Amino acid sequence: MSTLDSLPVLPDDLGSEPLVISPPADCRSPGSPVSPSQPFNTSSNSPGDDPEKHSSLDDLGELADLGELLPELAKLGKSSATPPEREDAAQVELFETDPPPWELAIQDDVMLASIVFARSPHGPYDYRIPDAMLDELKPGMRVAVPLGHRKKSTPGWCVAVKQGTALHRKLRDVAECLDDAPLCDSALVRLVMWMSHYYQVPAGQVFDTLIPSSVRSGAGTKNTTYFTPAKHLSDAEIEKLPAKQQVAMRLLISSGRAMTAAELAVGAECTEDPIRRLKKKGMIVPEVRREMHSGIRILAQRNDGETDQSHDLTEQQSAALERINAAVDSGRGRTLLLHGVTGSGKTEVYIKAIEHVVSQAGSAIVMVPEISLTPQTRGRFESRFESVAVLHSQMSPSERHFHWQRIRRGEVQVVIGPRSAVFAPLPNLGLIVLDEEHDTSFKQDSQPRYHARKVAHARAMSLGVPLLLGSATPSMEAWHAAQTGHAELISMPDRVANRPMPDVQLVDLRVRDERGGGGAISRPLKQAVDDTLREKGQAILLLNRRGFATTIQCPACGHVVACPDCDMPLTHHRDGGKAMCHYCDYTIATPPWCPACRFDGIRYGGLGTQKLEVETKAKFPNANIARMDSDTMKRPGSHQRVLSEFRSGEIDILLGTQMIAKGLDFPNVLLVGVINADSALHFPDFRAAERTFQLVTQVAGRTGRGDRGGRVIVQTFTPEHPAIQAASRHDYTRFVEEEMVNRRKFNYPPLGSVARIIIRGPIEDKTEAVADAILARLESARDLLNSEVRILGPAPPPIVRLRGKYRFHLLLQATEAAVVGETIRRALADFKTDPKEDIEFLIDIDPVNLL
Ligand SMILES: Nc1ncnc2c1ncn2[C@@H]1O[C@H](COP(=O)(O)OP(=O)(O)OP(=O)(O)O)[C@@H](O)[C@H]1O
Ligand SMILES: [Zn+2]
Repeated sequence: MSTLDSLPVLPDDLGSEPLVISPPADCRSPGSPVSPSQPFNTSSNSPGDDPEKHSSLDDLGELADLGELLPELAKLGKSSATPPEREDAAQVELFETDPPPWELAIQDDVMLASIVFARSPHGPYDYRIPDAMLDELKPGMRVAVPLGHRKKSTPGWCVAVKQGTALHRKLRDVAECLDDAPLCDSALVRLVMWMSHYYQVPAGQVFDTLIPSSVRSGAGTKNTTYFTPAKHLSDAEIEKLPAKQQVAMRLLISSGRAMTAAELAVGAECTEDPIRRLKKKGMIVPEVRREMHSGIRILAQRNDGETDQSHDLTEQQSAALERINAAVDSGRGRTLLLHGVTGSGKTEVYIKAIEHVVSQAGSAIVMVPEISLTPQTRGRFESRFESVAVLHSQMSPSERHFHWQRIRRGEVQVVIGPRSAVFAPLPNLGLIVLDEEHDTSFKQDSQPRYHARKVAHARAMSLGVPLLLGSATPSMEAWHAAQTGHAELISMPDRVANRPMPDVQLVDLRVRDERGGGGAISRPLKQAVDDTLREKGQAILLLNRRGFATTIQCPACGHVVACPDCDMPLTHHRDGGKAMCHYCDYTIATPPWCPACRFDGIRYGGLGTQKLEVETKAKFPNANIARMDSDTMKRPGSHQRVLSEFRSGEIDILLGTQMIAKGLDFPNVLLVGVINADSALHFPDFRAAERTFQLVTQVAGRTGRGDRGGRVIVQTFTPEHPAIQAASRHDYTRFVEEEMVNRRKFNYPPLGSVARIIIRGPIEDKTEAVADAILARLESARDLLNSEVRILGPAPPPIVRLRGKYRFHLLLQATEAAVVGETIRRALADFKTDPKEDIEFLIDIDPVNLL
């Protein structure tokens, strides 16, 4: 059904084309007593109409298809959207017959606002804009409108302002504008509408994701009253005033700006009483403004003590920079993939590229997996740019709001943050960087389940700015995009300063001799740590399981202590003797005997970081050891503290979960040990090999970053596995090429597109029945569309029960994302479950998590 290939190349003026998304078929305007069924939306090819016409935005596909977003959008803009500037033409098309003259006369009078809501019903619905509001109301603002029979008006988001006809005079009025200025500019409104369509989430909910709640609620602001002199005051009138009032009045006039009562009182050296009197006489006019508190505590932002300077670029860095700068200068939207091995100096390239953008009065977004984990990255940017806004999870609401306002006012050159930074409202955005683009944290796992890479791509392309993806281990999606001409590949195959890649030694845990006398640290690893400590170097040990023991099992009856809500084994945590569910945080005191048969001698099996810490302390009694996982890193600033101690050399061995595998750059790390490389390998997920390769390569890359070299020891039960073999040789290309063959067999992403529907509810068979009903609908939608979508399931996912809910899932798969999206949209647009049964279904487009 796609005509993508034959589509014209994107016109450069895409930026001015609005995205209009068709409303559902049954969309009637509750704002309207007349309810002409969407008469003004020329795109009302509602589901059920011509399927050909409907291959709209969801034709985007996975990353590879993203290059085709543009023609698609352009097509959409031409065929179905109604750009405001072309409203007249659209209207004529719409009401095929010429309107009678009396309608023509008043046609100009009616302006409409299209409103969406975060809660059901989601809209969009049209409302009349009262004359008094005409200048004020713009897309991207919040409004209050009457909705159905509700007594109070309902808050919603304005997504479009357009001209109506006499027919629309009977629509209900927008009751109130809730913002003074739009919270989203028109480009961001378009992005919202695209996300809403692609991810199948109501636009109102996307707005609530885009605009932080701290901004919506005005966190950290207060109302302040300012005074200005009344108009037409004569000198004579002022002279008649009592002395103090006169002084205050003259001060206010001469200052030429609005002043608060307190400011005036100080300036005129009087109490506030004369000012009150002036106000009473109407000689000064109050105006209430909402302002930031002056006392917002902005957490001191420090790096971890690194003193990094600007570098003279290596040849590879210069070549990379040149290509990125050329992309910036081209003024076109395009994707660049910077594939640079660990330690190749990608950060320096980002910084120099952004310096180029900033020199042209532009600004940039840099997304990183988790900024609190990389105080170093933050420090590097902060020392090189005048104004950097760092967004992170530990910010207070008022702090977040404060930064958001600075960003929007154009006072910020670089925004650094996690995936949500993709929405930063920078006015002159010139470049978007996604560092460690392969990282799974870029996908949000709650509604809307967006991927920052995809959203960044949509934003960059619609603005005509480059998107720069960077990684030592690019995702299969990014790699495929580069292979198929949708992204430009820039390679930096060598480390800076001619540093070699570290040697990787595999330790086969199946060999008893290698394992050493029990415990998690094998004989060769023990030896290597000893050598490292002797040489006054530092070591990193990776184990991707937190807690002490990952199973608690009775040796007598075999009972495994599990979460009553999730059916998953509980993990024993030594601190406080707790048994915890890592899926829902259910916690009990670890039972001293078997809860099933009362046998006194329950066993802790499986290995977590706490147990590894105990063993490491025992094996290396003279070393200073720190553990880094989400249990030890709960307090704000704890990462920074541990990492500074590691940098300064106070800590000899840093052990932890994948947190320590990311982006750290410490020259004195001479050894990295991977305790169990197989931990992610046997997950029931087609990306298991990719994850394993990435994790091992990334953590291995933490060593050999100084002048003293480095080595890596990888413990594994499957040393022959291609992912582990490739990681041990730093051979990315070999890995992707082999892995691509596997993906091709089943048309898995990036070669095909996948969506997942999760159905969950408290009663197993009722939940399954809903899943079956969904399957039936999907099948008939597929047949109707005559599309080649493979539907798998419904089946119980690996986590069968979560937080007390039974789960089933369905996977949809096709070569094109558009087909998958449209099949789901057709099948489920009007599907409702019985609220009494408490069964929900979730749509996850391009899932990264299949558990
Ligand atoms: N041209 C250069 N000459 C010398 N040192 C450099 C140069 N460019 C960067 N460096 C240094 O090299 C180190 C590695 O750089 P950086 O942390 O950016 O690597 P990276 O490519 O991001 O690696 P990773 O993917 O492992 O995070 C840093 O300490 C940085 O200061
Ligand atoms: Zn649980």
